Amino acid sequence: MKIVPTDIAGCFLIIPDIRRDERGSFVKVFHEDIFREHGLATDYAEEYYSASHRNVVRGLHFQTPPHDHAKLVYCVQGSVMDAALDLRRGSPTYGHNLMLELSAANGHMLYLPRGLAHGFCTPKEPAMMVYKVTATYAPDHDAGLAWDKAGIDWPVKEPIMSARDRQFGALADFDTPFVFDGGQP
Ligand SMILES: Cc1cn([C@H]2C[C@H](O)[C@@H](COP(=O)(O)OP(=O)(O)O[C@H]3O[C@@H](C)C(=O)[C@@H](O)[C@H]3O)O2)c(=O)[nH]c1=O
Repeated sequence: MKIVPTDIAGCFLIIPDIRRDERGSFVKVFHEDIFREHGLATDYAEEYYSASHRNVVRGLHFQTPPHDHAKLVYCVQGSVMDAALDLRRGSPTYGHNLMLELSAANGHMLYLPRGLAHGFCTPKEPAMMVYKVTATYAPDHDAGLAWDKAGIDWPVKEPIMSARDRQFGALADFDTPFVFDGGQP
């Protein structure tokens, strides 16, 4: 697998080797030694997946300290446009976002360190997304920001969303609890 830095410190695009044969394909999504070599977290506490219809937005989500976590995300069916937003006070890219396509076809994965918000949309087709996170779900620390008030150029306009995601506030009004630590996992 290739671990490619993004414009946001500590956030990496991971491009796995896709081994194809007459039966289909084989993809390795986690390798402890390679992750450790690149300074990525290896201590995942939970793993889950979601299935989304076309024209859905989920996010922007994060857990606040002390339950903040690093997150590895990838798409195993369909495709998404995936977004990460830097919320770390003192980060050279605070408030910046990136968006990239994660799909079952390209196998690309995104690694988000603690202090980034995450979301995605499904402009083209339904999708299944898989997550590994380094801290367990803490409902009282499960937080978010408004998908459309964070400067992200989404390729959907009137998406299907949860009621919870619709009531989150704007990035401009957010008093962040995250502090930039140089991009450690
Ligand atoms: C995230 C989460 C949710 N839940 C529950 C709460 C709720 O009843 C149901 C669906 O939760 P949500 O609406 O938050 O699901 P969803 O909007 O898909 O949440 C996910 O969004 C993307 C963008 C992420 O980055 C993920 O980490 C996660 O926050 O599942 C858990 O039990 N454990 C969990 O870890």
